[in-house]
Amino acid sequence: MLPPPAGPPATVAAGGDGDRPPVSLADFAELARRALPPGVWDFVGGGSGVETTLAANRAALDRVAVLPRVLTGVERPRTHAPLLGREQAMPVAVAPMAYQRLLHPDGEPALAAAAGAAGVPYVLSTLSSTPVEEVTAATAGPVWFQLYWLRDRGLVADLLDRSHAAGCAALMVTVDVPVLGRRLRDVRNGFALPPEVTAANLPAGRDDLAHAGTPGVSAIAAHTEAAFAPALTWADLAWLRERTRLPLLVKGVLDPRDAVRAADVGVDAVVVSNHGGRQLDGAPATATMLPEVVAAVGERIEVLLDSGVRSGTDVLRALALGASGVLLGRPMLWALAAGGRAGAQAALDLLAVELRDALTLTGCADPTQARRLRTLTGD
Ligand SMILES: Cc1cc2nc3c(=O)[nH]c(=O)nc-3n(C[C@H](O)[C@H](O)[C@H](O)COP(=O)(O)O)c2cc1C
Ligand SMILES: CC(C)CC(=O)C(=O)O
Repeated sequence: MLPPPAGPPATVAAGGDGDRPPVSLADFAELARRALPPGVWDFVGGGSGVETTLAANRAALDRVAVLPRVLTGVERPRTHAPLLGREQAMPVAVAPMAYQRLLHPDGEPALAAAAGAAGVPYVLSTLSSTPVEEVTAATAGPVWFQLYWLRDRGLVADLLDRSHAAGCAALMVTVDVPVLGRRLRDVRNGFALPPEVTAANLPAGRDDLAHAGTPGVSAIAAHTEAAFAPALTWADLAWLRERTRLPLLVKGVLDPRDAVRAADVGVDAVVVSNHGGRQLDGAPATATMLPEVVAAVGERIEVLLDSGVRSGTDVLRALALGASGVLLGRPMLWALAAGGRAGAQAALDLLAVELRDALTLTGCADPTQARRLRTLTGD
């Protein structure tokens, strides 16, 4: 059953001060910064190390210029496009992000419902603060399950069974967290989960370490180190491919050689991601690596991109570089913090408007045509 939208209409709720509704995804960040405790703001916005990769993601997208075509007769493009073979309202999915009740008491069900209403998939983190069954029940839209491979393989099997039984439409395994990147903001803040936010897909008590506030220690990092399997191999991916008939995506690929190996194992898609600059500081920007990955496997499987996408123009840039779609991360958490489900829906509505404009201005009748556009990278 769908819950009613929480709070007043989206633009008012998301407008915060009432007189200036957000006109860009960046505006939601400012509203969230005002609404959130500083430690949560840092956990969401921060990257690892000195945040070189976090900044590089934006800089690389900004360097991609897209060459418009004119006189194409396109008046009102469709934003619809296929992802994993299914038509979505936009070639966009909400990225998996842990512990969404940190942002708003309505947490994952609210963001999933907003994604469903906007017609795009919602990817639910293993470390969701709401059980998978409650999240799939909260939306009519597709929910994809993101798997963090835990040391306890019994728990992995249990998560696979539960997410399947709950109706998840795809499985996304994240492979770039053998250990959590060293996120200095969280270390300095001694960041830990408040008692009311839990890893609700895990058995009770399995997240105790994430709550243990210690000055100078990230409790999130301590928990993941204890819980996550650190030394996965291609054989594990092959096991997963055998174990599920759902479409399988691998998230966290940057090297085209790894994309080829993933395609050889039979996955349906790779997500070119550096985890939003939260893992290896010094890893290349995703927009830098995307063309090489597309050249390596784009004929065989779908290639998605995330890390730094902040506008409809960025979606167009990724498509023009050969991606079939993107994942949208932090802006969705900021919008959730700013206005719950209504805020998240306002953000996705805005992205759709921006994407439609970007397609119109480049003469594309729909997102699949963006692949034909030329891009120029550099000054
Ligand atoms: C607060 C936060 C929590 C995240 N949790 C997860 C997670 O549980 N699983 C995962 O695969 N990626 C996780 N990510 C990474 C996102 O899925 C995504 O790769 C990244 O945020 C994309 O970059 P962007 O935020 O710049 O759009 C998280 C990111 C953030 C900001
Ligand atoms: C708790 C973390 C493992 C979630 C995550 O992937 C992240 O914060 O980037």
